[in-house]
Amino acid sequence: MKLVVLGAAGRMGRTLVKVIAETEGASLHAALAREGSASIGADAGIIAGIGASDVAISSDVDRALQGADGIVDFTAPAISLAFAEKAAERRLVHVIGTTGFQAEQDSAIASAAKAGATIVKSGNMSLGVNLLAVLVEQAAEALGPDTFDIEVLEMHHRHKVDAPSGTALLLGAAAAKGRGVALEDAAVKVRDGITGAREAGTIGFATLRGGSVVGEHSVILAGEGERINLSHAAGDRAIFARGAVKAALWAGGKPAGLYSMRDVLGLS
Ligand SMILES: NC(=O)C1=CN([C@@H]2O[C@H](COP(=O)(O)OP(=O)(O)OC[C@H]3O[C@@H](n4cnc5c(N)ncnc54)[C@H](OP(=O)(O)O)[C@@H]3O)[C@@H](O)[C@H]2O)C=CC1
Ligand SMILES: O=C(O)C1=N[C@H](C(=O)O)C[C@H](O)C1
Repeated sequence: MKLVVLGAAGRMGRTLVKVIAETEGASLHAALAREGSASIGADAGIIAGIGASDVAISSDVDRALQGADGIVDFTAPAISLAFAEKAAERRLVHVIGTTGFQAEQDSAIASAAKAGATIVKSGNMSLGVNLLAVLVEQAAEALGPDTFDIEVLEMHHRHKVDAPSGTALLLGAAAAKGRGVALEDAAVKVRDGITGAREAGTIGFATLRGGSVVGEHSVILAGEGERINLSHAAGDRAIFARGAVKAALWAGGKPAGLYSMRDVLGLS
């Protein structure tokens, strides 16, 4: 499967170039970066630290997409949206790992999937987090809002620009599903000042940022006299890149539509 990596000089872009080189059935077709980026013209493999790949990083989108089977995209919401529309026009696979979408951007991505793109989108592409989401859903269903409160805690590196993380929202959505409510109605994303006592049934979020932390998430179910912690710690960005490349291979040949990592991993 011939893959185009977006944001090829970014943290995830570099990791993807490396993982694609290690994955049977996947090849690096093109590597894109923002126009004017210092990485333009450099070999994507050299930038990724794996030696020459013979693919130069470019900003020529039309040329990159010519002959490609899929796009793997960990960039920024506006970029992912623009590429979802291109994927729809060209009937391509589009794996979206980008986080931080507004609700209307999510709707536009769903429209691109209806218009012809085969999109796999997830706030976390790792096997571990997607399994954790299944466990959170089960726990939330079993432990009702009158006896257990749910809080989602996350920590990431100092460069992260969105909050709560895509994973925290994914885990919050799993908890909400388990409780039979919509996350938009239950979420408390910020607390400051005299907040009043905790409202039963809400799902709280707490965000920490610092250093080089790849990604740590805990869902805490707190009851009277007991507490359950369901946690995941990412030690290496390769877990996300491997999941994304697996998703691209899985999506090749699937009908257009919007899929999740739970679909890819058979955890739905
Ligand atoms: N779903 C998952 O499993 C995971 C998701 N992520 C998400 O992936 C995204 C990227 O993370 P990360 O790799 O750490 O971030 P980086 O900032 O390291 O990389 C982002 C890349 O996207 C490029 N980019 C950003 N804006 C534009 C633009 N307007 N035009 C073209 N290129 C652009 C950047 O280019 P430039 O440097 O020139 O700005 C950069 O190369 C984030 O949303 C993050 O939350 C991260 C890890 C796992
Ligand atoms: O920005 C990151 O780094 C990560 N982003 C994703 C998120 O927002 O949850 C996934 C992972 O935790 C790393």
